[in-house]
Amino acid sequence: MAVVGDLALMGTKISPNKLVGNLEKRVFGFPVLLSSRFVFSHGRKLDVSKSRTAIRAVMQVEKIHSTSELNEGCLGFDVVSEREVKEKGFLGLRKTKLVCTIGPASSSLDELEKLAIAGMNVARLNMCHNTREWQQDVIRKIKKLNQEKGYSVAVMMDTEGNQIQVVDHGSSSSVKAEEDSIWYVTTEKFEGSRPFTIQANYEDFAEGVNPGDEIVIDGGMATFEVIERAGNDLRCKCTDSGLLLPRAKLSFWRDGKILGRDYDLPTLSAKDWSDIAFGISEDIDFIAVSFVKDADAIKHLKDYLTTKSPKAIKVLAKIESLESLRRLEEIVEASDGIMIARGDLGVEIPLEQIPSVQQDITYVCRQLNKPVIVASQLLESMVEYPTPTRAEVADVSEAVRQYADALMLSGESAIGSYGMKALSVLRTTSTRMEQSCREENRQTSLHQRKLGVSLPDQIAEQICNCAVEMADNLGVDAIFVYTRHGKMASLLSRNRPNPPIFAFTNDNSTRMALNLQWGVTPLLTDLSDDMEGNVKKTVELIKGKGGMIKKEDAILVVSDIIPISTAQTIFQSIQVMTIS
Ligand SMILES: Nc1ncnc2c1ncn2[C@@H]1O[C@H](COP(=O)(O)OP(=O)(O)O)[C@@H](O)[C@H]1O
Ligand SMILES: C=C(OP(=O)(O)O)C(=O)O
Repeated sequence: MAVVGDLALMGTKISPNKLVGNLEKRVFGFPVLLSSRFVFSHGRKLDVSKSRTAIRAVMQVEKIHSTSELNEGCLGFDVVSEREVKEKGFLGLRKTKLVCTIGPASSSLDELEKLAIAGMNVARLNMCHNTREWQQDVIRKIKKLNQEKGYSVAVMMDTEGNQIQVVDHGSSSSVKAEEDSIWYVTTEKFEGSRPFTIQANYEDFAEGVNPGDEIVIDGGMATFEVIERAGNDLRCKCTDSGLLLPRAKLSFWRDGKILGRDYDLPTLSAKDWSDIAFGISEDIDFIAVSFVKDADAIKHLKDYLTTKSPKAIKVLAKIESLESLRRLEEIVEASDGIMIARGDLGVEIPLEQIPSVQQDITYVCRQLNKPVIVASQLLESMVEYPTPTRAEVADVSEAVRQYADALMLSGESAIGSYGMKALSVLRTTSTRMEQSCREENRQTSLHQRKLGVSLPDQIAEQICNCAVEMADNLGVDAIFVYTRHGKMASLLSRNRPNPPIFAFTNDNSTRMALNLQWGVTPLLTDLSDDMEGNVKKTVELIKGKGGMIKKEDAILVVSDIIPISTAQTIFQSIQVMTIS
């Protein structure tokens, strides 16, 4: 089952027969039910009486035999994962998820299908651009591909937000600002372009800005010094020449420090709310909220979605401002995931701080069990060129090494001529780095120990931590998890196991949400309350696919499905089975 390269690395892989023999001693006699009221876990008191959950800590090792009556039903394997498992084996599956921004270069049915085949897990629509009709057309094409061709691409809407520090020079391409040239930044509205004039998109944008302050464009593309203020307008001199792109972002600096500016605007604008209503009606899967300042906007949106959306749309917070960094933990806790929007973040903080901030955000997200996307300029040069720079490949590798859940393409796939190639660079680079992380993990399991006891549901957290430790130590071929809302799957993913996680769910929104979760291949299937039946049925269905699972493969199974016989109690279990 494993690819040759992986097998060669699997120094600790044991044969399934040895597995049964080895485990028998450790397994039987393990405590079966927690009977005491309190259990102490890493110093934190756990009130078991308050939990509806019983831990059936039976670590079963069993052999699964064919049962023909379970061959009915179907397994919602998407065609891309199915092909990947058949070609590369369980251990060859890519773990890092890929997000592509869709734009004019990638919006045809043909291009969208090519991206889906090449591994796009989530398609992102930036609501700053294009018309409602265009966006609707793209979303419907993706849904059509999913339904008719068996892909499983989730749709993410990225809100425009109250983005106020934006200037435009009225031309569709970039304009060069030469050193010492004099420019006007005005709030006056006019059509087209005027020489040496850029329009600010917010009336009070010059409020609090003094002569001598600096205007930095797009985090350093060009720099101006403010010479004078005339009403709402600014007269400036270019001190560092560079390109002004359409919709360039700017920041104000004084004495080497950024000027924090509170415009007191709500995070979600009227247009955002209208876009969100549209997104709900088009059955989208994720909403990424721009310019999040605190947890309130996220909580508010989630409450709104609970009442307005028939399905669970996941809300991602974009971290792209100083304010969001200051309140990182509360924002991560409130949201369903995070996007590190390095483009705007690089306008607000010095560029040299981006790598360490990215590492910190990724770490916090993993601790709090929220998926994290690293976004912007990963392969920026590929908007124009067919190969990436070596530094870009190193940046992508570093994000994978930090165990980000997902990587995102922006202009590369939206407007670039080499979107497909860029996606393929992300795919091959992440697969390579994942492989060397696996090698490293075999020598040290430090990455797991770093995860503290930090989540409210300690039982689920501990079950999943232990399950991954077992899976890695035993060198099993795959982890199966049965999950309705995706929680157990995400807790397993949080531990970044070596084997892939197959998450069986009967809820399509869970399946789509898991598209952003590191190492998880979500599968849509019927689930019953009979856990043993679910395991047997899904194994049979996978066997039925042919060429995926083979005799003597070892599978670790985690479940928390309510069994039929004791409807009030959720049994959480870890089992290890070998395929016969
Ligand atoms: N739907 C679209 N229609 C037209 N152009 C788009 C679209 N989406 C993205 N783009 C282009 O791709 C570039 C990168 O996308 P993105 O990072 O989402 O936007 P931005 O740079 O505005 O934050 C944008 O500057 C824009 O030129
Ligand atoms: C992803 C980002 O957001 P947007 O494309 O909306 O600017 C970013 O700033 O990096």
